[in-house]
Amino acid sequence: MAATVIDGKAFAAKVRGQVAEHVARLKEEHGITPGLAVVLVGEDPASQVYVRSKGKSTVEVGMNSFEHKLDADTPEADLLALIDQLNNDPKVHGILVQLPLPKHLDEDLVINSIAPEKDVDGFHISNVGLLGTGQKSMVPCTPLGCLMMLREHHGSLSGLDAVVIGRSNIVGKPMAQLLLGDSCTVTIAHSRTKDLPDVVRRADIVVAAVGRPEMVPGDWIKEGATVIDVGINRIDAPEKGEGKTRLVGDVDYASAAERAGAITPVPGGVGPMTIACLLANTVTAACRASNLAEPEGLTA
Ligand SMILES: Nc1nc2c(c(=O)[nH]1)N[C@@H](CN(C=O)c1ccc(C(=O)N[C@@H](CCC(=O)O)C(=O)O)cc1)CN2
Repeated sequence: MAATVIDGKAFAAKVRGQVAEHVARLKEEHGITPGLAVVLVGEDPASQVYVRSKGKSTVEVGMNSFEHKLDADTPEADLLALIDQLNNDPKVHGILVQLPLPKHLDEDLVINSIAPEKDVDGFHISNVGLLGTGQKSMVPCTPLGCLMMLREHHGSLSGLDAVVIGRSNIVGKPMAQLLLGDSCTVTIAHSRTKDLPDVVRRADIVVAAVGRPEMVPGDWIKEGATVIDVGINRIDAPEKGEGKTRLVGDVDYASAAERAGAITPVPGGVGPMTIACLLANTVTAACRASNLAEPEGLTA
């Protein structure tokens, strides 16, 4: 049976609609306009696209967008001074430093200098610890988007076998914590995992986040499993013409879709949810800053 395609683009549009409604209420009832500051260091072309898209989406849902573009050779002290200024700016409820940073900058130091309550990426060590201990935190956007799609598709995730392939701090680890929080039985698999195909074959939920194009073939997927493909890999596509490329996930979509019950495509799956969840986290941060009720369904 053909898998249900989980349409991340449509889901993200729905989340953005909910965020816009909440922003309108915050403005009308409390005179608060949530604000998101995005900091880009350098000229990485993909990062420029993502930052532009974040700014546009922020404005579209009615929030204030503050963009800070710094030269690639910006000294660390200058970046930290900017973050300090944003930490102390009451108009800024969320701060995001676009990754990756140029090599001379210490990513951990920079991220941990963001005030945890404004860390809408959920990467600050305090938020990592809060999530890991099941306490209220800012939740990383990509895993939050995956969780929302899984909840929408399954209803309850309780008791399901989930495997997360990849152990990054940004996706794999927080994803595993979120699935555990929803009472899944969770395995984190990685490059050293023995018998990876068998581990994946047991899973009701497969989240692939390794960054290796089409690494997971369809015959690893249990019949009826839900497959969430976090990978966004650009590969050569000579069939489209000389020098052309295309995006693929970490899962071989065609063969996996023959066995899965549901699957996210690439592009148009997890990717769009990342920015939608960033907006959701910014509204959450604005609500928390004023001790107001948080938007329902937009947090973990
Ligand atoms: N500070 C952060 N940096 C980075 C993050 C992050 O969450 N916080 N994630 C990624 C990049 N990213 C957002 O920043 C991001 C990546 C991909 C997409 C997306 O919608 N992808 C599309 C395809 C886009 C294309 O055509 O190239 C899709 O999957 O459909 C959105 C956001 C690294 N840095």
